[in-house]
Amino acid sequence: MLIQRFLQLPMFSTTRALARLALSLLLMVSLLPSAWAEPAEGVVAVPETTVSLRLNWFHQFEFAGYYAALEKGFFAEEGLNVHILERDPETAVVDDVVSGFVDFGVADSSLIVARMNGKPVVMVTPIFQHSPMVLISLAENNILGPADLAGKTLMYQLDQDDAVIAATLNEVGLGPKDIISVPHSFDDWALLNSDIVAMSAYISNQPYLYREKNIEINIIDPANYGIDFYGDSLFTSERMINTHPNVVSAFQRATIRGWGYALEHPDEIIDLILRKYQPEKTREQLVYEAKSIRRMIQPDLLDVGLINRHRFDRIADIYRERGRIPAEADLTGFFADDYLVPADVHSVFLHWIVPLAIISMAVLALMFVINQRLQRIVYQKTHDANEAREKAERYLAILDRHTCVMRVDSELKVQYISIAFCELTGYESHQLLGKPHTFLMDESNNGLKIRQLLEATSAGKNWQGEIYLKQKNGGQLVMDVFVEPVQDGKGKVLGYNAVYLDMTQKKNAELLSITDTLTNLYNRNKIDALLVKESKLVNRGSPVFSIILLDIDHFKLINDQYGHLMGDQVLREIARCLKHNIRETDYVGRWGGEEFMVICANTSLMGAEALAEMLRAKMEQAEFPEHIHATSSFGVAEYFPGESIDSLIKRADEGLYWAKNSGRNCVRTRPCHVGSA
Ligand SMILES: Nc1nc2c(ncn2[C@@H]2O[C@H](COP(=O)(O)OP(=O)(O)OP(=O)(O)O)[C@@H](O)[C@H]2O)c(=O)[nH]1
Repeated sequence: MLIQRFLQLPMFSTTRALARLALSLLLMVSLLPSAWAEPAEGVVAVPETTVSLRLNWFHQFEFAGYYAALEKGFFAEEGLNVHILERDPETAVVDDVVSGFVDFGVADSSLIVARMNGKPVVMVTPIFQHSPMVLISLAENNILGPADLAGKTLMYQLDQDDAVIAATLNEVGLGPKDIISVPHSFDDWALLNSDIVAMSAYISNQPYLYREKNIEINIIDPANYGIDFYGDSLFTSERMINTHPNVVSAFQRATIRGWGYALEHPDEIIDLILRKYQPEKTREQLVYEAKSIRRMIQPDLLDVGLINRHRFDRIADIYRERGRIPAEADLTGFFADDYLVPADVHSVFLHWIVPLAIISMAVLALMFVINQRLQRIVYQKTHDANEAREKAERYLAILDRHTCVMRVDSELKVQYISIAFCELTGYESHQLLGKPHTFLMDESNNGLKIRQLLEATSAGKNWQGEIYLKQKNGGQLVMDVFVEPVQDGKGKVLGYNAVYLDMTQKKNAELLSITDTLTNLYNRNKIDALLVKESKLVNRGSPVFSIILLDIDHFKLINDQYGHLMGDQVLREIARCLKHNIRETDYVGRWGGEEFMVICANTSLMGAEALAEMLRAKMEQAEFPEHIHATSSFGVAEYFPGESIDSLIKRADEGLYWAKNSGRNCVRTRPCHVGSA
């Protein structure tokens, strides 16, 4: 599923094709074990190739391994349908194989002679590590050793037995001319039926035949004279191994397996021989032969089929010394292993190297595909990152030009300041970098507010508020500032980022809308709004407030006598006097013409009357230009919860009217209660 998803990702068509190739290879690999596994024990595959094997004698235990391989299905498991043919006395086994009449043959070390004399035979595997061939003679002939054969008639197989016999005779100084040789008649009883004195025989069976009949024989064993040749070996032709190496290899494996089985289960194979191959033999004969054969093969010491090329060289030397092979001939091309991949190597190759190679190719292909994909991803990510960085840089440049930003370090010294901020304050950035953040603060800032700012940010909290900055040219800026601490992973404050919004123009516009331009006090609109606000507070439970309405006495005369400009001046002086003598929480504004109103927050009638009296006295004592003497009359009223603003003003106005009528320059309060207005 993962791989499928991977393939569904967008990629170049070549990489997709490679991925599919890799998957195909992996699929092949996943199928390999079943295709190449050895057939399971006991499982018989359908025979595919029919081959024949020519024995070098008649059916007996000497060929037990081949019978076992056939009977137990070892040949069949290798895909071989094998016909086992007995020795034909009319033909030579080597000739049968070389001519292609049969595919495989059994022969002893005489194969070397055949090969070195130009016959294209190939040793597939030796079976008998030692030759069972001996010379036997009737005991009555008193042949005790090879030397006793001088001048005697000896029967043996030409081209097959003569090397062993000649080598043995040679050991005692006898040459070919010192004996009389006759061809082998293949008659086990030739010692009795002919004039020969001695004959070649297999120690594995023929001496037993004579002893079974209580006929005393003597045995000359070449091994006792240092002649130790290989015995029965499986061989084939060069043509066969070149055209069907797999068949030869399969035959070799099945044969070795069959011999292993036969040596482990001799009784079973003896039964088989008696049942299928040689009913004339007796069990005892075969048992005797089986034991002899075991000594020839030596399975307890050596693996069946073990080959020692030096021994073959030694055998070749002996043949060469006897003049049976050309002096320059060698054993090149004689050994099947030189043509075949050894079974174990073959197996390893099939089972491990090929799958591993395919897996490696698949992995490499996948890695290539993944690498391509990763390269594309990396390229895309890098491209995206560059684009994002460029975009961010563009945005930052815009922000830098249009936004007032300042960064200070943990010691509150300026680390960075935007171009826009510099332009607004009128400073160059180098004039601000490294300076304390207070450098730009205007003295008019509320000290409490600045403390709150520092407390909040040093505690790692954000802060937002309005502060005043001073410009290089002395101007004042009203700024909305948002301050955010910069912290490390453990919460330690490393500095602060502050974003400023210039509110100066807005503030000025707002101020203008609520200010009386002549006196700089609040105008009538603002006073109206403040009255509404204060009345709402009282109606929600806050303490009462009171108002003072005052009117300059005979102001018309001042205008008339000193002119309007001087009148304006008097108005400004009175405004200043009012502003300086009220509380911070009080409001004062120009109510109209020469009338002013003071809103006394949190103040009862009594307090307001006292303030009015104080203001009256201050004005009376005030010195105006041109020694003008100006007084004012005051009307005072306290707001009652639920009362309308108009009612409140009317009561104050009535107080003022009463003060005017009382001779002016005095304070009056209309003596009435709520509801009587
Ligand atoms: N210079 C100047 N005079 C103003 C302004 N507003 C109103 N006045 C003058 O204030 C005078 C008010 O006169 P009146 O209403 O008769 O009152 P008064 O002369 O003060 O007399 P009483 O109030 O009765 O004491 C008028 O002459 C107005 O022209 C102003 O902004 N500047």
